[in-house]
Amino acid sequence: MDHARWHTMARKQYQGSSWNDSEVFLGHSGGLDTEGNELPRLVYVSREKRPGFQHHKKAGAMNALVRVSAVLTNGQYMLNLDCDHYINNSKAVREAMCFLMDPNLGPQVCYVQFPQRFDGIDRNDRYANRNTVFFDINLRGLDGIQGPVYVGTGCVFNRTAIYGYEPPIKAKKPGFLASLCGGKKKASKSKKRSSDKKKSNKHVDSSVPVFNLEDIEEGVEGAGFDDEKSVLMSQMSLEKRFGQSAAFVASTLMEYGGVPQSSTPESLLKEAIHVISCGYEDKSEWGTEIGWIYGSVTEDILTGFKMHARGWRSVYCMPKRPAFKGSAPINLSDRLNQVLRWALGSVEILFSRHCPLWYGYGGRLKFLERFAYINTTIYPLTSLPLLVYCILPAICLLTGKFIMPEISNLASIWFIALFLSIFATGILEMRWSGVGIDEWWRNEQFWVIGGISAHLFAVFQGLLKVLAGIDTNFTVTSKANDEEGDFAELYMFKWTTLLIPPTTILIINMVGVVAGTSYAINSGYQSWGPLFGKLFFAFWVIVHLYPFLKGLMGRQNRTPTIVIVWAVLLASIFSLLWVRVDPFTTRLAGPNIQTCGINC
Ligand SMILES: O=c1ccn([C@@H]2O[C@H](COP(=O)(O)OP(=O)(O)O[C@H]3O[C@H](CO)[C@@H](O)[C@H](O)[C@H]3O)[C@@H](O)[C@H]2O)c(=O)[nH]1
Ligand SMILES: [Mn+2]
Repeated sequence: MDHARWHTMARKQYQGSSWNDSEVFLGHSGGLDTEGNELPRLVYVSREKRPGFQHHKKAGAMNALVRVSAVLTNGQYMLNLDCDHYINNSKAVREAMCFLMDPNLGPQVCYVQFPQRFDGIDRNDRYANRNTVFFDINLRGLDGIQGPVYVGTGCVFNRTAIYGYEPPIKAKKPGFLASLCGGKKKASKSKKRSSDKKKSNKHVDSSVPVFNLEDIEEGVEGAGFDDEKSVLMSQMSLEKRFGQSAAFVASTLMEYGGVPQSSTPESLLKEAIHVISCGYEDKSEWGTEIGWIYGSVTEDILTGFKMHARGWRSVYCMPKRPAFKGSAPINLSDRLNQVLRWALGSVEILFSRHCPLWYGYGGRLKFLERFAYINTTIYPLTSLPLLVYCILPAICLLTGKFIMPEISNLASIWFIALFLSIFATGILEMRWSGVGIDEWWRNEQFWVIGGISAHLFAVFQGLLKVLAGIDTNFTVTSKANDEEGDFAELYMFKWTTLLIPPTTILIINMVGVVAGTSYAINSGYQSWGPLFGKLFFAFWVIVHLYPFLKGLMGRQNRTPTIVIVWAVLLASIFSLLWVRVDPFTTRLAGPNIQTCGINC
């Protein structure tokens, strides 16, 4: 089946899923490899959904899959892909396993994240759908701290991390400085190590018991297991945590995965259906402490955050040939809605108990990683100052006032230093990452477009949810279904309220340009200097919004309307110029009074 059709079918399946029965299809059993091991097979799962039971959308679906797979095969590692993504590089999983099975690094790694790459995006990537700055700069940078955030797809997990355990404590190698210094330093070092050990037993969230992997293994192998009473105790607490399935709980204790030899296909199937019934998660810790975490429409960020908070590290893996590819929305409205959902998810996390500003101190989250999570959740708030910056130039032009304050020398040195450092960072990032200037510029443009529409709405919707409890839906992102191959989607115009703020800002800035110019023409030469200052800022806003303007114009095959608009605009400016400033008759003697017409 070709990809597009498969994709449509997959989408239909999850969009229209209103089945009340759980279904698990085990496929055909039979195939054995040369060593007599059973070959992998495809298992199709449709979980139970029922009115009155929250199904928790994608996060709920992932958790159901985690449990079914634990009961059926219990692999130690899992690959997670969205329904609109597919495998593009047959060696990708092996690349991930290199990290996960590395004897030194592996035990600390909760997941290996691959960048998202896309098919079917227009050549110029008008709405920055590829997100190259994010995938090739930000996530790569994070790989040097505690690892990239989890972006929802193209990710191979260590099952242990999904079950809410902490990674084993890694004995710290004595640093260069410590090895130089004498015994006194060494003593303090070892003291620190033992306090680290203690830390691992004390958990990030004291309200929930999080088991230390080592304790459990000891329990299984050690003396504790002989004592039936303690087995019963730990069994009970595990069931409280993982839900009432003895088979599932048993699977969590298998050190290297796999299922008990004694199990029959029938019993496994029965258990699989049990663990995907809609009430299974009641009173367990699914979605709160283990599995995919509920409570945000960007469950991915939250899920990864909790793992990092427990001390895991993640790894970013970018094979030359893209590992996985997916589809993205390519028309303006769908894209803005997608960005709205991401921003809303971030705001939800920011206003929740998982806010990275406060959550998990005393845990093993590195400071810079925390800082990155703060950035990933707080960014929609930047829409507020951004909105002001986009309106100010127009106001300046329309009122004739210049709102830039006079600043002291010291302040301007600070300003220039900051400006230069931002500039230098940008250049260095581009050089190191291989992101082109065009991609970077698209990203800048879409940052402004998304900022004054989607991010802004997200802030208000997020506030509504927190303050008034009004929830918004997870609207599944529409995808380009580019069977005709002419990018009809790109030019599709769909009305949404998200379009209002950028349109307004665009119009007032354009009107400002015209008004400001004609005002300057009327008031003579001395007003040209300040005019250029003001025009510069207005143009800055307009060039950022240019892709948006193109999107508004839709597809005009012959003369793009945009050209007409620009033509009209420029024409009116030049005609005003021509009428008001007669270059051949004016003297150098200041304002040109004699041609002054009506409103001098
Ligand atoms: O009720 C739902 C809704 C979504 N999904 C799955 O979630 C995925 C993501 O939804 P999609 O509509 O494709 O959104 P995108 O904006 O394309 O997804 C990005 O952003 C999401 C977070 O908002 C992440 O979960 C995704 O992995 C990431 O690719 C889908 O492909 C489905 O596999 C469900 O299983 N059930
Ligand atoms: Mn998607």
